[in-house]
Amino acid sequence: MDIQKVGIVGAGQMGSGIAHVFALAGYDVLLNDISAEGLQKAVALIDRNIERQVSRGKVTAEDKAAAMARIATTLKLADLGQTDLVIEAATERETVKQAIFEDLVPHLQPHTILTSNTSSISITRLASRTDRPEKFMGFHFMNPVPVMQLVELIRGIATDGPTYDALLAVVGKLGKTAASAEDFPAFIVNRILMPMINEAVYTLYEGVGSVKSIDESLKLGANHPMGPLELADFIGLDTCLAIMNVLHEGLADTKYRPCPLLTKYVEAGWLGRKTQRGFYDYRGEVPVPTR
Ligand SMILES: CC(=O)CC(=O)SCCNC(=O)CCNC(=O)[C@H](O)C(C)(C)COP(=O)(O)OP(=O)(O)OC[C@H]1O[C@@H](n2cnc3c(N)ncnc32)[C@H](O)[C@@H]1OP(=O)(O)O
Ligand SMILES: NC(=O)C1=CN([C@@H]2O[C@H](COP(=O)(O)OP(=O)(O)OC[C@H]3O[C@@H](n4cnc5c(N)ncnc54)[C@H](OP(=O)(O)O)[C@@H]3O)[C@@H](O)[C@H]2O)C=CC1
Repeated sequence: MDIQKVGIVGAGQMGSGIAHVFALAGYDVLLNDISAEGLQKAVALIDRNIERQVSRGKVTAEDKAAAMARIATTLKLADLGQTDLVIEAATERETVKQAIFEDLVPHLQPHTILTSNTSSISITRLASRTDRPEKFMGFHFMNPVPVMQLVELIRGIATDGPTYDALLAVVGKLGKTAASAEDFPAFIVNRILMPMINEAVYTLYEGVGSVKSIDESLKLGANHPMGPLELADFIGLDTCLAIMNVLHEGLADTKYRPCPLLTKYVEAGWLGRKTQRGFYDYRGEVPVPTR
């Protein structure tokens, strides 16, 4: 199947990163969000990130100009009806995602493949609420999208072979590597990564270490590029908590119980980098641990 036009729903950190890599790979991108300001910020962020690639000699100025010209934005979900592939990358809440698919489906062409960048939610359940479960898949990019090599491909119970093959070809065109995961809560990467992050929050909650000592321990003692609390702030603490809740409810095992301290940070609106405060305070020149 020939995919040329790609619609992206949600212009947050993931939606903007996905738009970035698709535009550079030659796809026409239509980016949708509920906020005009969010769309403006996303385009400015993509521009800055591609400019950095230009300054490091990884992308030419001509390729950057062509990529930016391929990105259009819209506040109307219905405009995505003309695309060949839709990637939903809105907030990690099932009700939000279901409402988006419900509004979008009547506008889609019959051939359009529908995907979600969800970190954890059942692909089979999301697909079952659309008119095309056989053309529905989990299409899970990693953060930061322009840098991370992996894309998880998750088939729902009804996903057909041509849909999987089409997305595998797209991953190849993006120059990334696909890993196939079965449709169980949080798939592969987050099934393993998120309990580690949650355990780091428990380690902090129980006073075993401070934010600084926990992050330094994993960076210097296990060669992780970021400490687990720094990484949680980078991902977004609301997203981390949502993923833990999906694991806890979906696998019905207390080992996935979200740490009460993680819940407290989310309740405070301290969601990490995106709100300037989480396990670190980012409002000054250098991040300062909040505990
Ligand atoms: C929650 C989910 O559902 C799934 C997930 O995504 S889980 C999260 C997975 N991601 C990770 O685990 C990331 C862990 N962190 C890292 O790998 C690294 O810290 C990092 C790649 C983010 C930054 O690396 P670093 O060496 O500290 O920084 P730096 O040298 O500044 O950056 C390396 C490159 O990444 C680029 N980069 C860094 N942050 C970026 C961003 N937010 N957007 C775009 N590009 C970025 C830099 O421009 C640089 O590019 P070049 O190689 O072309 O120079
Ligand atoms: N953060 C990460 O590291 C990763 C996240 N993901 C997944 O990607 C998805 C997005 O995450 P992320 O980009 O981090 O989250 P962000 O909070 O950065 O962005 C979410 C965006 O979706 C917008 N949005 C909310 N509701 C709607 C809607 N109804 N229609 C259109 N846009 C909407 C939000 O707007 P507003 O701000 O106005 O509410 C915001 O711009 C989630 O499913 C997450 O689990 C996957 C891989 C990694």
